Amino acid sequence: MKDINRNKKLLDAMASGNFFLVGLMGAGKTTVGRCLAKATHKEFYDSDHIVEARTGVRIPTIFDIEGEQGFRQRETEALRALASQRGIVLATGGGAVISEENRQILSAGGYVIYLRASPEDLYARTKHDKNRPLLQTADPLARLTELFAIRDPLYHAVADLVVDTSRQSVNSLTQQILKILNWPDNDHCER
Ligand SMILES: Nc1ncnc2c1ncn2[C@@H]1O[C@H](COP(=O)(O)OP(=O)(O)O)[C@@H](O)[C@H]1O
Ligand SMILES: O=C(O)C1=C[C@@H](OP(=O)(O)O)[C@@H](O)[C@H](O)C1
Ligand SMILES: [Mg+2]
Repeated sequence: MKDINRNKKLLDAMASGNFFLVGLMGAGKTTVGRCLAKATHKEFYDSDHIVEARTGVRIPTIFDIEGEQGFRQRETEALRALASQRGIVLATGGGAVISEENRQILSAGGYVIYLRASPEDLYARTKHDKNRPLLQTADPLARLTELFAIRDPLYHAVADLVVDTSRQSVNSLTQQILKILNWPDNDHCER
């Protein structure tokens, strides 16, 4: 039953529906998502960018003023609005799977791809970035390891497809995803 639903979701996503990318900070949701959207001729959205555009400030400022809880509320509103669209590739924020409500929104609205990476790879990709409030700690690798333990099962629970992103460039990862999906034309993403 699960496989039949998954195939139905994939066919719908490939026609005029949606692909959603989930995974931890640094998994490549934003960069791979942009590439995948180009290659599939779909519109690219990032829920973090929508939250920032609607709020008028960057994510660290939202965390400072409203706390993580305030950000999560805004994130859920953005996800609900985005998932009701058609023909999009959506990069979610790493914490989008924490709430059951969000997982249902994602699961019902599109084909969900989990970009999986080790905490070490995630750390290497995010260590110079200051825009991820959850990683502004004395030991970001330990934080990523903790978050991986909590969230990996949640990403798996919502995912229709899991892709290992270690030792792969963004372009080859996008090509690999297109191949797994049997995407008919092999459009490249010029990055
Ligand atoms: N597969 C990959 N290999 C190497 N670097 C990557 C890969 N995926 C993403 N990156 C790099 O890691 C950083 C974080 O990527 P990003 O797309 O912002 O992740 P996310 O949106 O999942 O947090 C960016 O500098 C990006 O270019
Ligand atoms: O993992 C998280 O809880 C978060 C991930 C971030 O997005 P990226 O996964 O794109 O970095 C952003 O939504 C926010 O800083 C919280
Ligand atoms: Mg991102």
